[in-house]
Amino acid sequence: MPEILIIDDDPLVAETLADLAEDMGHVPLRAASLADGLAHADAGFGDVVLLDVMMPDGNGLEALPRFVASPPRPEVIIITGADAEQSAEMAVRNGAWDYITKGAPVSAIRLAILRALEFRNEKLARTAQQGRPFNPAGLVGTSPAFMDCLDLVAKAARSDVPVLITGETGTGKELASRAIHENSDRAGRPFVVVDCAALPENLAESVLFGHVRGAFTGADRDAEGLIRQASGGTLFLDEIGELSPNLQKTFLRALQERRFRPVGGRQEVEGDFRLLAATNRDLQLMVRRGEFREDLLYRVRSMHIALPPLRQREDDLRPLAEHFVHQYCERNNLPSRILTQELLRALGAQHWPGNVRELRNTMETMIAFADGVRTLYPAHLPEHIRVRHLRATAEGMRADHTGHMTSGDHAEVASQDLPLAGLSIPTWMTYRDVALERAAVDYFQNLLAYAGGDMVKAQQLSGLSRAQFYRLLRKLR
Ligand SMILES: Nc1ncnc2c1ncn2[C@@H]1O[C@H](COP(=O)(O)OP(=O)(O)OP(=O)(O)O)[C@@H](O)[C@H]1O
Repeated sequence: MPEILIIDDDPLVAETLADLAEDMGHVPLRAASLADGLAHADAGFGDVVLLDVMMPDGNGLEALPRFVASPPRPEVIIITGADAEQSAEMAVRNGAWDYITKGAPVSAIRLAILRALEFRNEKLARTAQQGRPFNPAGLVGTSPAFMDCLDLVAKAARSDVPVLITGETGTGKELASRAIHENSDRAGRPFVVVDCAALPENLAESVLFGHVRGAFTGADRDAEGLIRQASGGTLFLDEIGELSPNLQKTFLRALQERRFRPVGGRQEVEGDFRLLAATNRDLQLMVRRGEFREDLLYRVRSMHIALPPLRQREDDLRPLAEHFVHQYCERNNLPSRILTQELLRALGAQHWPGNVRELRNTMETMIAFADGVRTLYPAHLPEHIRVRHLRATAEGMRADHTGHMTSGDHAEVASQDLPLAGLSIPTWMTYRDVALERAAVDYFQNLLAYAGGDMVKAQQLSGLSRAQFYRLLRKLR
């Protein structure tokens, strides 16, 4: 029976919708908060989600991408007040199936649910024809660049060819490899990770191919090796660019012949594994420099997935940040947190050299340090990121002030002048801390420019003691 997840904090509305769903022969489930609703969706409940916009713990439209990406991939119908129609239309463009204004006749709601389920059935039938549905296996993101990569991951899962996944550190290469494995015919069999950068030179062959008893001093029994452990499953070579020339040669042979000889062994053994490899290095360049075998590169790159850095997929920031916050709170039994627009803007202004891993650490650090605080502002960001952000904002504003402004720009700058301007009002202490920090960044930039980089002169001009001066400078840097 189709499942209808009703997310509305108004008990009367929720009950009416639940009665209607039941009346239509569906299974209703009610949630009075976004957090509860997401927990149900993440647990796999819901063919259709009826989602209210104004919820006690946040805005339903902002949570929309997480519902759309949740495991049942439900059709979401937004339930909105008459004055929010415009944003609901926007939501439909962003993946919601439909929207209904509050107070619409029951027949209109019935029709919307009916149509959503018809559409869903067709969609599922189409997917079934193409094979089993794709499980994103923890991969979160909605940007076009990321969706293209997901398509490739799904395609890779339907085949058994070697795949090379490239991308900067922390872009999700290992996670994508796991998703390929989980969605492939080899799911349920081992997924074995080999960190090529950590293979000890003298033992690398035995770690990979195994050894027989007595093959070398200390080999007091047979060892299987990682390749045999991956038998029937997937072998993931992480940092493949770090394989030594010797191992590249031996491994290429194992890959071509599907057979190899354990160290000290007389007989060859069979290796039935699917190869996935990842690197953040430019293997083509390494080939030109003679550091990587060309024949091995062609072997492992039957298919290539290039994961873009986080700074090139702006649309992923919000769902990822919310995903990590939700995951962390759930794991630590904490109430969920609300991310303010100002915080999301501050996250969007970062360069993220450590990509998704850095974002994850940032969100977790924020929750851990903003002890018990339910609403997160830029002031809760780890210090080094906050200073980077304040500096960028200050630079942006300086550029605005020196550039040519139209009268419209003045209003824009005036609102940006408030470091925490946005949808919600921060506490005075938070506002004051951020404003003070920004003033300090500004002051020090001007001071150092005035002193021509002469630190002694700058310290004297500042009127601060040497210790205070350098402490503050270190903090701002
Ligand atoms: N699209 C994503 N959705 C959810 N989590 C992600 C995503 N991409 C990366 N992560 C998370 O970011 C962290 C780093 O991911 P992963 O280890 O897969 O990156 P990597 O590219 O293999 O990094 P490295 O090159 O440093 O080994 C992990 O905690 C992973 O769960």
